[in-house]
Amino acid sequence: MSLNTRILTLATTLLVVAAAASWLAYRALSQDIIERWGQQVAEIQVRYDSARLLQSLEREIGLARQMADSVAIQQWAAAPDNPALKTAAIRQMESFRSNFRDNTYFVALRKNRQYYFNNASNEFAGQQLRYQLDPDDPDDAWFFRLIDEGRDFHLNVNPDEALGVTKLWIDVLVRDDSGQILGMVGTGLELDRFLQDIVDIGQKGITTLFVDFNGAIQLYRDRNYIDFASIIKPEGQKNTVDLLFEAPEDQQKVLGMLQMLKNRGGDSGAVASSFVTIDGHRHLAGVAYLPAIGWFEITLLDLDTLLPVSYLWPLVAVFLAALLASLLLFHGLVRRWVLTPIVALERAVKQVREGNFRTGNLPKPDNEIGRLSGHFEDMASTLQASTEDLQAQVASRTEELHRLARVDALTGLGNRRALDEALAIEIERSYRQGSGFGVLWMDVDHFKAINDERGHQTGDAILCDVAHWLRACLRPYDIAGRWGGDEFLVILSPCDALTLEHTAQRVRINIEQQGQAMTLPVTVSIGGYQASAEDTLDGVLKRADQALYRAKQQGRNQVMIDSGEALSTE
Ligand SMILES: Nc1nc2c(ncn2[C@@H]2O[C@H](COP(=O)(O)OP(=O)(O)OP(=O)(O)O)[C@@H](O)[C@H]2O)c(=O)[nH]1
Repeated sequence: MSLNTRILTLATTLLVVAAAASWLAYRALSQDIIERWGQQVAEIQVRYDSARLLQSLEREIGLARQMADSVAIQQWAAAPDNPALKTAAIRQMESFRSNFRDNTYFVALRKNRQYYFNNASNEFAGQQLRYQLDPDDPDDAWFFRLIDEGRDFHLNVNPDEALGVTKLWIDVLVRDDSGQILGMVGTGLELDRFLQDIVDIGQKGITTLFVDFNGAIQLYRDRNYIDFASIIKPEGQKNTVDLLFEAPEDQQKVLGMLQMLKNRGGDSGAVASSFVTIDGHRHLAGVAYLPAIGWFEITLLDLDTLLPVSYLWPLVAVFLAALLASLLLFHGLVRRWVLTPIVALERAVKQVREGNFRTGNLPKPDNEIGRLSGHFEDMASTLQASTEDLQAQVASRTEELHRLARVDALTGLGNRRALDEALAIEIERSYRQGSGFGVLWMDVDHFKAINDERGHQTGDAILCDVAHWLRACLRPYDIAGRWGGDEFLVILSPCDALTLEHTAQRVRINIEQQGQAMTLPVTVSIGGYQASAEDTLDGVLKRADQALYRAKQQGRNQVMIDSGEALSTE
């Protein structure tokens, strides 16, 4: 696997690992943030909702208490059959009616069990007595229960079948100076409007409900859950708050919070919160106890709606983009600083290995690899210089060897190989150009005797002299060589029969004279042949050799020329 692939794989693995770790950390952190935030929001919300309810009820409760404290009403309640007291009381009641928010009041007298009521449209003016309370009628049981329990103040959500209304009733006991209960007064707030104003306020993801001291649901957006007239219901038949939660542990949690706040009594501002699940969604349930009305306020925050995890996705996207950009940058830098120089260096090494020293300009980052590339370039140029030097030396030696291989070591003339090559070239040229050339074959006369008489070394010296004298008689471009032993060959080109013969004679005479000058009995016999374009190498040599033979036959120190036609002798 290449370094590039390895680095990419490593960087990608790091990216995936970092992304996975970050995702897990993000999940845990975002969950933690949501929980902390949610808890605070739940507590703020629950206080806010509680304050809203209390603010809206405070005045009504105060008015109801004032009504219960009304002397006129108390006197009448103590003597309900007194028409004058009744008239005064009703006047008083009507004045309270105009002050209550819903312009509604009720008065229930303990003594004669009469129930008085009037509404905003003053529907029952002069007929405020609506009905008689019956202790055996379950619809009236609330009245007798509250008196039995002696609860001075009570909030009750209850439909009044006789009046055809469903209201949030504010019930306040009327007592005389001795504390004797004379009856009950209060007002009723129209339930639907109240729910709309206080409970079902349309904040997405936030649900508000109110439960009484026993956990029975009193105000909730879904009327089906409201525990109407819960005061008269036995325990176990009430619509309690735990019905909203599917999981038993959530039910326990919420009931536990109610109990805990109950135990802390009127500790105002005490709030509890906990996570619960409703319809498969995680909610934060915030609970506050409202000692003023003896109810609990419960706020349910749907975290998925209020703070969906998707809100934080841009954060994840930015993180991943930054991670990816870092990876690309990392890869880009590694590529620039390491990979590209290494690949270039590898290519250069390969080139040098193949004998190409022109490595070009290698990238040289300012690091170890850059320095390595620099050293490599220096090494390549040194190697190139030494290789070129070596090649030059080899060429020169080869040329020298080539030359030496074609030189006769004794005489310095060309040797048999040089003559062979020269003859072959001449035959080729002659054939190509259609022109002939001349060949002289020369042999020293009685050389064996010279050797024998004067010694081999003198023989060698004579051979050298003969070569020298021969060369002196030739044109610069004529080729002379030692064929072997005491035999010499001369190639004359261009040449004709006459020139051939003259040259042969000149050579023969010069050698004879030079020998005489040195008191050496040195003569040579020469056979010449004027070759034509059609002649072969063997043919030329054979004809020259035959001519030489004839020269020897003629008594030596002779020239015999074979002009290709007739032989001439001298
Ligand atoms: N000193 C010396 N002698 C050589 C060399 N090469 C050959 N010879 C001798 O040269 C002689 C050549 O003799 P031949 O050409 O056969 O006969 P010749 O005595 O010259 O008689 P003809 O050629 O018939 O006149 C031999 O005795 C060889 O040993 C050499 O390099 N140096």
